[in-house]
Amino acid sequence: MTIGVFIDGAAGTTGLEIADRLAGRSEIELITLADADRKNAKRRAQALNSADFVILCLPDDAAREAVELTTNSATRIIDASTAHRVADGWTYGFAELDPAQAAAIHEARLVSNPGCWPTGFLALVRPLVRAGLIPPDWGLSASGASGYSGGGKAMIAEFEDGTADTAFRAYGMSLEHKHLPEMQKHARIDHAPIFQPAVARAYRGMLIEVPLALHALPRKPSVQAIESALADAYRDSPVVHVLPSEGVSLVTVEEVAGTDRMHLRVFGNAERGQVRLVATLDNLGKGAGGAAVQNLNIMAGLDPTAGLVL
Ligand SMILES: NC(=O)C1=CN([C@@H]2O[C@H](COP(=O)(O)OP(=O)(O)OC[C@H]3O[C@@H](n4cnc5c(N)ncnc54)[C@H](OP(=O)(O)O)[C@@H]3O)[C@@H](O)[C@H]2O)C=CC1
Ligand SMILES: CC(=O)N[C@@H](CCC(=O)OP(=O)(O)O)C(=O)O
Repeated sequence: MTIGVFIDGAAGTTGLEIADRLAGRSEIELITLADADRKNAKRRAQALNSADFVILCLPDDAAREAVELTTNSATRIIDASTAHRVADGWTYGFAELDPAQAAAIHEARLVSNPGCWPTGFLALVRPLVRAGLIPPDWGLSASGASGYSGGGKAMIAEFEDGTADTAFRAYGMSLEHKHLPEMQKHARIDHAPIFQPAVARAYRGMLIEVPLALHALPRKPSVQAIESALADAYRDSPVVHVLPSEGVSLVTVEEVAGTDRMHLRVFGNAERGQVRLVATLDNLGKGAGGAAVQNLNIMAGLDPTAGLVL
């Protein structure tokens, strides 16, 4: 049996990545629109309502419109945009976030694909909150650098046509980044982190880090306790790997670029009672397209890693 999949926004950066991962899979039939029709609401509605699964790779407003256009209650939706990540009625599509999350995704009709920055932040923080090592009211911060494809076609053009004349730039200076509600809600913390994102002159890949003053935390956990909590959380995951930090003195934005893996490491100094939690992923892999394909597999009851680059 084949399943019909329509990617709305298939000509965009994320849509193309997902189409690449689905190409050649005999169990999937891609429903496509001619280039002239890809923004025609009537044609999109026909495709949306004829598909078993729809993957929205659109700006937020167009994603909301696509959900309204989908009147067939049998059509299941994965939204890669920010529009529904904290919305009622949507299941958060991060299979590794909690032991029961993959089962919830399997059952869901509406799944929101996580943001790229939240994917790294939540992978590092959620298990430590769950284990009681970080109290929910703790003041957290997160920093990092993303490849410029994270900004879609517009930012790719900016970096490739010479408009962005920089190797590295910080942004999010209003402390109001669009991913903050998602980070707060799904980490189950009381306050959004102080978030310091940057974009680097690399096409794809990203690095996110969260510093922790262990000596100040109520339970004063050891470096080993932090590492063990993360290792336990992802022990069986083929996608998220907790790696040793011993002997590692540099981590690059490109570390897992071109793959759908995520690497987590705990760099600690026991004498100082400090750690740097570091995640690397590909903004277009586990940060977008890889996660969407993983969610499709899980929803459809297929091998969860089919089509992924691991
Ligand atoms: N890039 C990334 O790393 C990540 C992106 N995402 C999310 O995925 C979504 C898509 O992002 P991205 O692929 O980067 O963006 P792009 O700008 O590269 O692609 C968006 C695509 O949507 C098309 N589009 C816009 N409006 C409509 C409409 N009304 N009907 C049909 N198609 C439309 C655009 O058309 P046109 O080609 O004509 O402009 C474009 O092809 C966004 O919500 C983004 O936040 C999520 C995680 C990471
Ligand atoms: C480098 C860059 O600008 N990255 C984007 C995030 C990527 C993205 O499109 O966000 P979603 O994951 O929510 O879709 C940003 O910080 O707004």
